[in-house]
Amino acid sequence: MTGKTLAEKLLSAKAGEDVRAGDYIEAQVDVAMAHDITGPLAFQTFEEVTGGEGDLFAPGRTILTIDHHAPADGVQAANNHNAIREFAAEHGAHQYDVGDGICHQVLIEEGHVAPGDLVIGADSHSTTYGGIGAFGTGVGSSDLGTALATGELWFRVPETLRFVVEGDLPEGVYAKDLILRFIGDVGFAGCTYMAAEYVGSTVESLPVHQRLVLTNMAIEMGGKTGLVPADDRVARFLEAETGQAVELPAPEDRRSDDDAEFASVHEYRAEELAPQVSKPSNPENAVDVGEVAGTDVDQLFVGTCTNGRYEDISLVASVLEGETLASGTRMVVVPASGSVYRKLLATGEMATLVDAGAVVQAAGCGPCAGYHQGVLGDGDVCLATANRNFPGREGSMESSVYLASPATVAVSALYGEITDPREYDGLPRFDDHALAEVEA
Ligand SMILES: CC(C)[C@H](C(=O)O)[C@@H](O)C(=O)O
Ligand code: SF4
Repeated sequence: MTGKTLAEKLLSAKAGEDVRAGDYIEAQVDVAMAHDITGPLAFQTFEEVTGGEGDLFAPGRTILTIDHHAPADGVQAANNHNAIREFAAEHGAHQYDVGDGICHQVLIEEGHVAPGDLVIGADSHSTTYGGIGAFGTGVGSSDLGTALATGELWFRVPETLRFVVEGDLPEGVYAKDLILRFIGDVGFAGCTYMAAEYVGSTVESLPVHQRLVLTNMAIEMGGKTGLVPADDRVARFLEAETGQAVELPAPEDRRSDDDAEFASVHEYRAEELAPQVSKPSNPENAVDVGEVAGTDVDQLFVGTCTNGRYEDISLVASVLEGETLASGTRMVVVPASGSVYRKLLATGEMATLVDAGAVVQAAGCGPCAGYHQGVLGDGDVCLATANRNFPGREGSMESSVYLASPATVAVSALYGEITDPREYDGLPRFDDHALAEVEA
């Protein structure tokens, strides 16, 4: 028998038996999440399954957020928000409200997810939790509703597609560039129903907030989950964020065995990578930034569960310090959480952004899925730190969205056109802010 992949190990632990890729299993769920769009439908299923009188499998591990249309942008959204609040109050679920931020960011910051957990979320970017070594995956509202009652869900154990990156990332190249390149190479459906596992010295050296970028976008190549092996850095990061001690799974349970079987292995040298931009209208359209440099941009969008963290926005503020946006452009900044928002206020970086001409909005999803707070019109071109650029994603079917790192978006804002971030001298390197604060 060959060794096991990390995905097989994580799911074996939750199935209570030795499982392998291709097996169908019933697994114990640790954390379940739904938000203001998917929650109300999940509640209906929950009521049907329980006959209207059942309890949540684990109220403290059922997390409900209000983030997609927050603050409410219409009556329907407002009613959905009330449905979230009422369900949470009635059943004792853990609930976050307007301004608290995007589900995936909040669950990690607030310590709801630990390495080794099985997390299901009624949102496709629930793959994000693999950045701290949990098995996170998106499920539909009805699966979520059923699991809220039973605490269990069936899975097909996924094969693993492995990305190995060795070496030091050059200046101007970040995790976002890595993941856009990966998606470009394997294609939009290249990882369908598989686990995307990211390893190698480059990945090991990434701060946790950057690892989350890799796992967040696993779904953009069809991934069932995205995984970065948890290490001490994850434990220290979570302790710094939450103030609570974190126990990591045993070392052999945190990584794939050397003789595990992978569906395929893709190897990269970090030094060879250039900043990437995904052209409209698919994340798989990744090219070196040079190929699209000079493209005029109307709107710059900094935010989302991919790149709306403190470190991302702080980098943008450092580039915009004492500058103004190029004329004819507008910038929308949406912090991923209330805690990110408050950090930016406390450091003065919020003022830097506003002085440069950016509009900073309440924490949440913002215009990411085209609902509000910066929707695009016909012909508009947006350069975004987001994860999706499908036709009409941020508004009009006649608009276009290019995806890039916060550094590329920030430097492009100075010129009003897509610009190679390496043209800017002294781009900051990323570090874990919370960790740096604690360990300073
Ligand atoms: C609204 C929600 C179901 C959706 C998702 O699951 O991804 C949204 O978050 C998105 O990014 O398009
Ligand atoms: S920020 Fe965008 S991608 Fe992330 S959960 Fe919200 S709408 Fe979906």
